[in-house]
Amino acid sequence: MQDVLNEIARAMAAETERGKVADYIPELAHVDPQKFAISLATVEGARYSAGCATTPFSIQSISKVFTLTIALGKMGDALWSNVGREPSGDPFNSIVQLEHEGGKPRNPFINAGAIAVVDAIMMGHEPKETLAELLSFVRYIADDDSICFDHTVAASEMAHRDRNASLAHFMKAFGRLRHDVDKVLGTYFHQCAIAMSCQQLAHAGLFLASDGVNQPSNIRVVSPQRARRINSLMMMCGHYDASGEFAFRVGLPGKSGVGGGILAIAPGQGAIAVWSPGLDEYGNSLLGTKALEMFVQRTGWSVFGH
Ligand SMILES: NC(=O)CC[C@H](N)C(=O)O
Repeated sequence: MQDVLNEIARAMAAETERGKVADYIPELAHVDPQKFAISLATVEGARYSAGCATTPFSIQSISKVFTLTIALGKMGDALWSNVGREPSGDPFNSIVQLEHEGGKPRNPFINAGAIAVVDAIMMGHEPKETLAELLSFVRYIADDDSICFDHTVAASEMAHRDRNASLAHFMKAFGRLRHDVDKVLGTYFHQCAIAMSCQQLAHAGLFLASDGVNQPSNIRVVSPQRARRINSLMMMCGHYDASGEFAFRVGLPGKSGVGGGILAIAPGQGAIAVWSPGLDEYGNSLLGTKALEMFVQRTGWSVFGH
């Protein structure tokens, strides 16, 4: 397996077309597009990495998997009265469906949906309490207490929040958000600004590959049914309006972020994290997707076989 990851890292280093680093969050525009990392954590406890797999990066929308997990833990199926679970077919920051659909976002992974999930988690608490809970959950599933928020990235997003603020205010006008919009946004931006390395991310995602059980601690994080459902949502909605393309090429539940990371889950096998900061036109990592496509071709770990 180490040979497979080395081969992928070598192939990605040779790529000249690397996509475009996100610059609508100015702080992310400084990241070096040459960076590449891949890590695999298997359900049997093996760990493999290639590239700069211990370098932390902004996980951005990958964090939506963790907040969804927390929200389902707190309120179970009641969450679905305010958030849908269908692919949107629209860009991650689109507002268009909200108007026709009563302010209810299509799924928890588009920005509107993730903002509604954060509002659901807050339950009357202040942002710092919600963020402390989120950080301790992420540190627990990654088994690493060094994981932190990048406050500079969060501040950069807050300063350029017009688009996300529009989504939040629009939902609030439909009675979908309970808390003050700026508090919800501040919480959401910090969530997106969690910094993690590929090694940490692969470890954190492992419970989704092993029917909801954290490894190697063997402690249950979610039920097998919930793990299956989160994986289904990642497969259907994790790459926004390119989710069909990702399923076609990779065939694994996956969640991307505009920091250039992707967390992919191979149920029963392991969790794979990749990072390459350059994005495609849909805001998903260009080489991250390519690397995962190569990975499933070599391993046959796609849920649809070789
Ligand atoms: N796709 C993403 O990673 C988007 C997350 C980013 N924080 C935003 O709200 O725009």
